[in-house]
Amino acid sequence: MDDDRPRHIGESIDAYIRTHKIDDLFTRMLSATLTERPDNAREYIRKLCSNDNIKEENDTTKMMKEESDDRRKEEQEKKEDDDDREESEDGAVKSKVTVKHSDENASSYLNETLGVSHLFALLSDALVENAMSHQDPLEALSNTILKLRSSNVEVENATQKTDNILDEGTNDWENVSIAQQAPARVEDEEGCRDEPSEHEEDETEEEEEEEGSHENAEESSEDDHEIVDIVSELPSSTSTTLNNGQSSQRPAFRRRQSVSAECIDRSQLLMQMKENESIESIKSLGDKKDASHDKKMDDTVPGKEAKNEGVAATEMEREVLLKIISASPLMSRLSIQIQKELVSNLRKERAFNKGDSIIDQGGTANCLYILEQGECEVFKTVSEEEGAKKVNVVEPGTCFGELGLLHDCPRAASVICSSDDGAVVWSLDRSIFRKLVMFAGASERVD
Ligand SMILES: Nc1ncnc2c1ncn2[C@@H]1O[C@@H]2COP(=O)(O)O[C@H]2[C@H]1O
Repeated sequence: MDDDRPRHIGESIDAYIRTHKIDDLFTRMLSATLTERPDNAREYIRKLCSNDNIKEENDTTKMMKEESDDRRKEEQEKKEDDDDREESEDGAVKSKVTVKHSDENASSYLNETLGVSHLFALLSDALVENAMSHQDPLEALSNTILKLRSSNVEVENATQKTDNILDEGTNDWENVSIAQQAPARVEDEEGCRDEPSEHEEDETEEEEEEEGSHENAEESSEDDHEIVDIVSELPSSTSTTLNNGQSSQRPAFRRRQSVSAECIDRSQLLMQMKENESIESIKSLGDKKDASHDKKMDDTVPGKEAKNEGVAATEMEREVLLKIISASPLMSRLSIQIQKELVSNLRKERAFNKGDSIIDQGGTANCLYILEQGECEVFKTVSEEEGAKKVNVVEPGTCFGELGLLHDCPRAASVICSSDDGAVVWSLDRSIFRKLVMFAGASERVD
């Protein structure tokens, strides 16, 4: 790496979440909001965030905790068990929001009055965006809500959308967790995508079917339904944005402003790579690249993505891949079953030689990649004048190409094989990624 950036974007987001205790912050925000049930929840949350007394992280959590403590005590007295609190890894008591099915007021407040999943999805997004610039999370939340108020996104619209999503089962809002809603909702807001493709509609139907069976299985188990454990979902279910120092100028809810939607001029990239002296045999980039591969990898028309058609992993390869996945910040939180499911869906890409492009900046994101062997360099073109700059190195055992899938946006950078011995790369089809990592991952936990 030629700069101080973290090796993997997910690491930085994870670190931000840990440092700022984002999970506590969110849980308490939700607890306080549920407790107070203010008429204007957005304004209420914004005030919580911008109150000078709670600028300090500790004070924040204290205040939010105090606000919800009284109410929680009452609830706890009524409850026989004590499972709305649990010990977190560092020994601190972490609150969880637990609402019974019978609490219809809370249900309707969350879903109809507040559209809470929508709001929290937006807030999660904003926080993850800020993770890369290490801004104060409270400020980021406050700004997001301010932008929300001044943007065209109206509360009514948000609420309406929540209602639509909830149409299928009004009180069954456990299934409307933030993580599950975030991608679809935010895309709607941004107009980032048009109507879902036929393929995606199929996907949605399948997901609904799956949710249905999931519901049945759960009906018989517990009365209490945990609403959200929001931030444990953040790394895998919310969007990430690269920091290019422009975040403060972004219009509300526009992600990845810095990412060019156009494909980058390959000759320019080659020139820059020469200058960087990072890859010698770069001729192959432009000329040798296999056209069918191009088609398969990244240059497909949005919404009409190709399937990855490589070879499935052997038993031995599966073991290696499972280890990689279970160590990946993006996927380590998924249950072992899902991780195995992911592995069985991985396909080995053709061998890449030094100088081969695996991802082209600006291309359509069709796959998540895992680098099993070799090394790749990440090049990013921010402006034509400056050309492509090496911004990162992908090492064996890491995933890349997740940003385009999480955001449903063009590739943020080009990824080029840079090791003399070439690279062994596995790919996971976008639709599987969405189903297993973004959606299924929302309700799964590591066992
Ligand atoms: N600094 C970086 N900027 C952009 N992309 C990066 C960076 N470091 C690693 N990458 C990876 O490069 C990938 C390019 O495609 P994606 O935008 O889908 O996802 C991106 C990340 O996985």
